[in-house]
Amino acid sequence: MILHAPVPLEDELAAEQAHLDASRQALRRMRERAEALFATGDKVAGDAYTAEQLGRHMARRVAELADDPSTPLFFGRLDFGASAPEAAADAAGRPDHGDPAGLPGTDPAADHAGRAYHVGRRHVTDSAGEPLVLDWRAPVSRSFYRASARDPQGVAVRRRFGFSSGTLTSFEDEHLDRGEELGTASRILTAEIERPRVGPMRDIVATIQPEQDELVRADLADSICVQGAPGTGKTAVGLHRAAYLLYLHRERLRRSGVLIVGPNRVFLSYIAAVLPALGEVEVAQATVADLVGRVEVRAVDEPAVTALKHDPRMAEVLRRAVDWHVTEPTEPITVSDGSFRWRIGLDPLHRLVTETRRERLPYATGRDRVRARVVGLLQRQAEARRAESPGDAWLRRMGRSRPVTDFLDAVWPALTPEGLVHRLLADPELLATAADGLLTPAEQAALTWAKPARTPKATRWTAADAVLVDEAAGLIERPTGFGHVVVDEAQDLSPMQCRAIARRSEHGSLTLLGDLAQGTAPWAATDWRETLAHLGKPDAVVVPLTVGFRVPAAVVAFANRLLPLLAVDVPPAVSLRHDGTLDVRAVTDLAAATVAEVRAALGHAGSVGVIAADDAVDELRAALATAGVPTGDPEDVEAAARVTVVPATGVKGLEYDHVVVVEPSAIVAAEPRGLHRLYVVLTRAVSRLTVLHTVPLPAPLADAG
Ligand SMILES: Nc1ncnc2c1ncn2[C@@H]1O[C@H](COP(=O)(O)OP(=O)(O)OP(=O)(O)O)[C@@H](O)[C@H]1O
Repeated sequence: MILHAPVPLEDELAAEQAHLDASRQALRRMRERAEALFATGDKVAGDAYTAEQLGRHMARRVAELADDPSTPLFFGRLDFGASAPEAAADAAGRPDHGDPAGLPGTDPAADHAGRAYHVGRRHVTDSAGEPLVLDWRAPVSRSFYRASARDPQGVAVRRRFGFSSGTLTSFEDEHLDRGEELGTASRILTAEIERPRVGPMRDIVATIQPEQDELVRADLADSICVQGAPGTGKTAVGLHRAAYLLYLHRERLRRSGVLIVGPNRVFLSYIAAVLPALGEVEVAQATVADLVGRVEVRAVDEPAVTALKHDPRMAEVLRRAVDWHVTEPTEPITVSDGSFRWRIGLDPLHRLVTETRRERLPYATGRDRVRARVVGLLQRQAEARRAESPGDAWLRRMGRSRPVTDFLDAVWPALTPEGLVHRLLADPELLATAADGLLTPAEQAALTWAKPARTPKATRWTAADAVLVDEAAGLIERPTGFGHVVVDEAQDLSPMQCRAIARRSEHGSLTLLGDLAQGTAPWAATDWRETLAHLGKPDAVVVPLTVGFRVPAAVVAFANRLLPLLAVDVPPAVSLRHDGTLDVRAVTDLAAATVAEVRAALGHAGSVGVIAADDAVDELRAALATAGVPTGDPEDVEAAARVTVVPATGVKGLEYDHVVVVEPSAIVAAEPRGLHRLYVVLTRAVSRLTVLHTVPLPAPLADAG
């Protein structure tokens, strides 16, 4: 498109709407074409395997081309000036897959001077292959997020569109070439941030801020750790980085996979729609419990035992317990193949075991290696005697022969992760050997089961046991890893959970997102360096995010009164929101006051979250039900109910337009890191926060009142 001469605003908006309609039609055509190919794919594929692969590829392509009628296909436009130099010459950040031919931004030499591009959620091309909408991740789109009056990157005008139900309603121009720049004063950005929240989390592609964009577009090779106060967009950044990396390294990451790790199922369902909305339909999501889910969890440990099992010393205890199973050979091997008897003496067997030990392979691989080496020695003897090499069948038979297997079972017995942990926690002698100098006798006693189950299968495992079994699995087998892992709420990971993630990202990179002030686990991090070391990425950069997009300034100021008590060193956030209200009220009847408050809140648009100490939740739900106010299940983010009663321990990462916090002191008293929990709870509000209490507020908040 060539730059237009000035035209009346309504005509301009109508022209943009026409461009949107044309883009929608073109996307429909692209999808229909993909669907047609999908339908005929099995006829053109030569064999069943190819047909299946092709089918999967086509199904994915069709899903990627889905159109969400409630959001426009583009949200911005870049008009390059008559001479647009460096934005185009950006060879870095080009995708590793074939983009539709001729798309600007894929050709570093392309000249953007005098051209205009619409920037949206995905590439849309017309039937001639000309771009109607550019993907926000394309190199040239970067200027949409980064160009400024000081560094216009060749952009003359940046346009942002306002929309309602998928129709364009307004636009806002910044003439960067004339030194005009709105920054966070943009009306459209403000409207997006202040938009009432209902249902699951949405993408932020239209309004990614420069400091966020820098993280989103960080190299695949770089592991980064984002420390950000509540609502600074950490989750959003992590998800958009996943989408960006998938665009840029599609083939590589499709093979190795991208994984998002979140604190719980509710959180994962809250964020689940973001990546599909960006056309990314193949990203795995899991809680840490899912990752280490080899055994079914059916019991709970005492808190002190849980803490011990999550202690990094347990990694060394398990390593020693695995090593302990390898013993020195005591007998030579004598084996017959029917024609001859072969013998391997103790010396070569010693050498072979020592050598294999030194290689520090996963235990099961080591066992295979020892077997292969024994067979190798037999093979050499056979070659020397018969002057010809024995065949594969002979080698296999010898490898599986009784004497060889007996030897292996004696010096390098087969182990399962469950079997190892079962034995360690059931057998005080093995534990004493493995934990010598690492765990005190009292700690060992605390770990040992009073009444162990007879078998691993019959064991009632705890969540912490599952982490130990996963660690054991890492020592015994080699787990498959991911090309990139995004970990949210990372401040709550225990050292042993970090190791579980490290095993899955050993050959890939990490995006770690968290806030030390929101650490509520007993082992919560106080220093990102330690967490990063346990994750195997000690050199990752720690980048702060400080601009808050969720919590209004008055609410941030209230919550920040807790910060000095949280014993962490984090940069305070500044809120972009100067609207919003804070209402702190002493009441006599909590249930009645909550019902009244929720009723009042329903007079506004958006979601209402009632947050209370876990043991108070049922009563509040019942009170609301009796008063005829329907409440939804926190797990069901798509549900129509606008009111949710959420236990304090389940709100991490979530947000509601209006939050009613019931009895803060009870939330604090409920757990050792109760003040950190309260800080999380107070920072969930998008527009309005009401605090109801019958007993005095925790000290720093009472001062505020
Ligand atoms: N650039 C942006 N434009 C518009 N909205 C944004 C932007 N960045 C973040 N937001 C919005 O701000 C809210 C908070 O973002 P997000 O949940 O990612 O923050 P967080 O740092 O992970 O918060 P917490 O620490 O509480 O988990 C979300 O509604 C998100 O969509």
